[in-house]
Amino acid sequence: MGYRVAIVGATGNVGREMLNILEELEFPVDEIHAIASRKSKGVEVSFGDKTIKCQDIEQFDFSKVDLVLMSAGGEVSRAWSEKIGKAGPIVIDNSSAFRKDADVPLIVPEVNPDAVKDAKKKNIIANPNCSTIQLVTALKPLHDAARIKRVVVSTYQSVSGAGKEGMDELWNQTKAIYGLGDARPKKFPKQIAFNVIPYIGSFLEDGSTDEEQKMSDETHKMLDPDIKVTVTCVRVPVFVGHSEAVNIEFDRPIAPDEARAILREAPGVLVIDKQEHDGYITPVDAAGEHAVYVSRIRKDPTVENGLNLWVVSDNLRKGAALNAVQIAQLLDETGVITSSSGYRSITV
Ligand SMILES: NC(=O)C1=CN([C@@H]2O[C@H](COP(=O)(O)OP(=O)(O)OC[C@H]3O[C@@H](n4cnc5c(N)ncnc54)[C@H](OP(=O)(O)O)[C@@H]3O)[C@@H](O)[C@H]2O)C=CC1
Ligand SMILES: N[C@@H](CC(=O)OP(=O)(O)O)C(=O)O
Repeated sequence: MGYRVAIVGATGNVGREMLNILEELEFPVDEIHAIASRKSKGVEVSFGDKTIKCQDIEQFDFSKVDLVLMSAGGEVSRAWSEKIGKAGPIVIDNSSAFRKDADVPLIVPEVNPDAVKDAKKKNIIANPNCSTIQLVTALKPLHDAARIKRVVVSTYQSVSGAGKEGMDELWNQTKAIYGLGDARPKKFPKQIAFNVIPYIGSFLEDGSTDEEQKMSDETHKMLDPDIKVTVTCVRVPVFVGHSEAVNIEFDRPIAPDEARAILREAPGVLVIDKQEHDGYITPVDAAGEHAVYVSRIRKDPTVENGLNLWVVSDNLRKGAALNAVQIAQLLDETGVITSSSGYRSITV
């Protein structure tokens, strides 16, 4: 016996990965419901070797499930997540709508699993921003070993972070530039094929973007409010996998070998760092995988106690769907949720 689970946004990039990962991690599912907008009613999605038909969110009775994995954007979350939480199930919300709410825990299970104790305040847990998840997974073990004072991050974010439309735009524009159609930007503000765009989200008054601000705010909420974080977010013509160049200043010296040894032991992290021409990870290598990969670990001699890292992960998996399913596992393991039959898969 397991849980009754609904996936909202089941036709999307992240929703489909959630269905895959529930199966891959053998999360105990008794009933699965695929939910999307009215236009997708009846559309079939895969769950293991089964096919399930999407239901219209407006017609679904959420009181009949234990767990809702919500991945249909901020607007849908703002309209639905609190309502669903009040109806009974716990909502794991992938959008940015509730991440800053003091009554909503923001969780990366490898970083701050204890925050799960607040899950029932609103019956909502927020899944962090994809770029933040991979950043804090790599920073946490280093911060435990030598306090981090300041982090400078430059991201290289794939187009799948902007949903199905983002992937279609890169594909269609790439073909169009070779003469097979319209190359004008629609989803992104400028051409993304054969280009990079130093702008994700929307501009704030100080000239930064909300995507950059989220990475700073969410790192403070989950890891440590005293770490200074400065970020530049860049969209690159890669389909799946976000990369980050990360510069860290610690309060004591930490040699690259020590950092490598710490990261090798860290949950969720894989170190690929052979200093030879192909001894590092690229987004193409990380796509479809679960880990946060760390490569190019080296001293920054221009600051006191400085290190540079290259961090790559699959933004649809660890950056979204996998982290959400890991939160579901955490709820189950800690007894925050029990199925309607009283079932818990793991006793701790
Ligand atoms: N942790 C993170 O940082 C990440 C979070 N996300 C979050 O997940 C969301 C979805 O991302 P992604 O899968 O890439 O996006 P997609 O564009 O690929 O999919 C969007 C999904 O939302 C559904 N949807 C849209 N409007 C409604 C509605 N009114 N009612 C019900 N369902 C609706 C769509 O259904 P339909 O096909 O019927 O329109 C579709 O299933 C993002 O907007 C973001 O909030 C995404 C990536 C990473
Ligand atoms: N903004 C991220 C994906 C995303 O949806 O982020 P958020 O959940 O913070 O809105 C990207 O474009 O890569």
